[in-house]
Amino acid sequence: MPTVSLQDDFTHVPDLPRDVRSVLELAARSMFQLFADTVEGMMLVDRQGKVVWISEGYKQFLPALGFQDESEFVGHAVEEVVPNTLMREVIATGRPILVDLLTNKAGTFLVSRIPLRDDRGEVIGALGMVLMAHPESTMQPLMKKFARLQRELDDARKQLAEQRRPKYTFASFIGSSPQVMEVKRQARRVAQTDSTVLLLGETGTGKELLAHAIHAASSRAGRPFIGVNIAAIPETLLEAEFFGVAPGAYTGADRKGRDGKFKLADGGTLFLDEIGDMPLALQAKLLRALQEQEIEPLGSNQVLKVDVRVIAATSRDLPQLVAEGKFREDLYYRLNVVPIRLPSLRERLGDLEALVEFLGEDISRRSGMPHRDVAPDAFEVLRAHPWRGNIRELRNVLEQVTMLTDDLRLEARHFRRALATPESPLQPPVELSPASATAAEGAGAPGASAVRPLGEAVAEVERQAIQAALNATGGNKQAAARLLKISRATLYEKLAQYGPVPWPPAGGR
Ligand SMILES: Nc1ncnc2c1ncn2[C@@H]1O[C@H](COP(=O)(O)OP(=O)(O)OP(=O)(O)O)[C@@H](O)[C@H]1O
Repeated sequence: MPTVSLQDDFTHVPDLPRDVRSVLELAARSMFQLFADTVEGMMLVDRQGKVVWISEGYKQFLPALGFQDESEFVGHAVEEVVPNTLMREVIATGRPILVDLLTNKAGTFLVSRIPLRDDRGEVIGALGMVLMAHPESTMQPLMKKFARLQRELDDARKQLAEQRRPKYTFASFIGSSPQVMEVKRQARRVAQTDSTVLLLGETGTGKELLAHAIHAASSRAGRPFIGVNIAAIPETLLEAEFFGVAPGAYTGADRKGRDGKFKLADGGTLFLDEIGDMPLALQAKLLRALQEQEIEPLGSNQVLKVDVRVIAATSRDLPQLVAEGKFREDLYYRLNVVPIRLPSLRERLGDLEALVEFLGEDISRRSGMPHRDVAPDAFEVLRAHPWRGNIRELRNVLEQVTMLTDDLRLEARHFRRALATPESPLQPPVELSPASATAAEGAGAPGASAVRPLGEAVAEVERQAIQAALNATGGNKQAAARLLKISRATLYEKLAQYGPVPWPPAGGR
């Protein structure tokens, strides 16, 4: 096989002309030939818009256009013989129409129109090509696919906009007690500003709902509302989640880079839930982002300007965390510009009826089950309950009671069952008098079957307490651990030890 040395060039190839002009002419001729051979038909039109030539292939369209012979077609004004053509526009503007659909009495055609110029660049005519006849049938699978993808894109865009639209307004925050009216007044006022807001209150008091409402009432309502639950994200991922990742900083899924929540919330509101769980190491970066409105994506040395209003929330005692050195004091002051404390349900029992009415309606609408009335004696039971999980717990209890009975009127007895906790047990506690304890020792003694090994009994009580805490917090383990006054790690240990405690509870307790 002959080898080509590096010294070889191709100038000696006999067939290729050596001057550029001739090469270009050759290229133009070859391309013309290629088009003439591959397209369905071609026509040339002069500067006046008169057809001067048609290719052999084009002749196939003449009968459909109403002509028997080429002579009836060539020599005539193009729009007289080809209805709806845009050839004259191409001549007038000098701009090509590279791909277009032309429809007339002969059918639909995929066409291309190119202006022809002389040596001085003047338009002297146009070349028209029929690339494909009846593309509606040939290209249908492609068009269908395109239409489907377009529809999917539109749906995804709508869904995203829906997710980012504020879900709640102040009207969704149910309650007219003086405490709630004061919270709404403060929130409405702060909505008009760009200040950082700190929402304080027990779990389930409506902090997230209020954050949505503040956003919806602010000038940022048309921009995204982005929420981050800090406690729910592993510490190692938080920085990337907040500030994003620069392209090429990592391999794998993050190779192309990723926007962080600050960037996603640009122009809108960023809701930082459980801010008290923010790791110390990240607090300095968050402070900088809040103060400078600048972020630095991971693996990048560029700072990005952002315009974000932050609403933070916590159920923890931030001053206490500051005192313990777990929360930076400067960040606390930066967040605490406008603190709003949400009252617990215990502090606003006057709203109980309105809340029960609203939540009951919502539950029946979502579940498709009939709406239930709540009897006055049931409200007495509800008022006496400690509601450590607040509105979330109230919702869960109502849902559970609704699922467990077909009665259209919910009575005190229905709620007593659902609200039984280790502290207010279903069964009155057995009094451990020395006499009964001794009696129970004998095998077969009355009550002996109720006696269980202490470890087993303690485990059962723990399990119940965990279940109650999960019920109260809507399954939120972080919040449940806090209610139980144990660490999250201990809660996970106990869950592993006792087996998973079902959430949502199947069939009630
Ligand atoms: N005032 C209210 N009116 C109607 N629904 C409410 C009200 N407050 C809370 N809810 C409902 O209670 C549930 C818990 O509310 P939300 O998540 O806003 O509480 P949270 O204080 O942010 O809780 P956590 O601290 O556990 O995150 C939600 O379903 C919410 O819609």
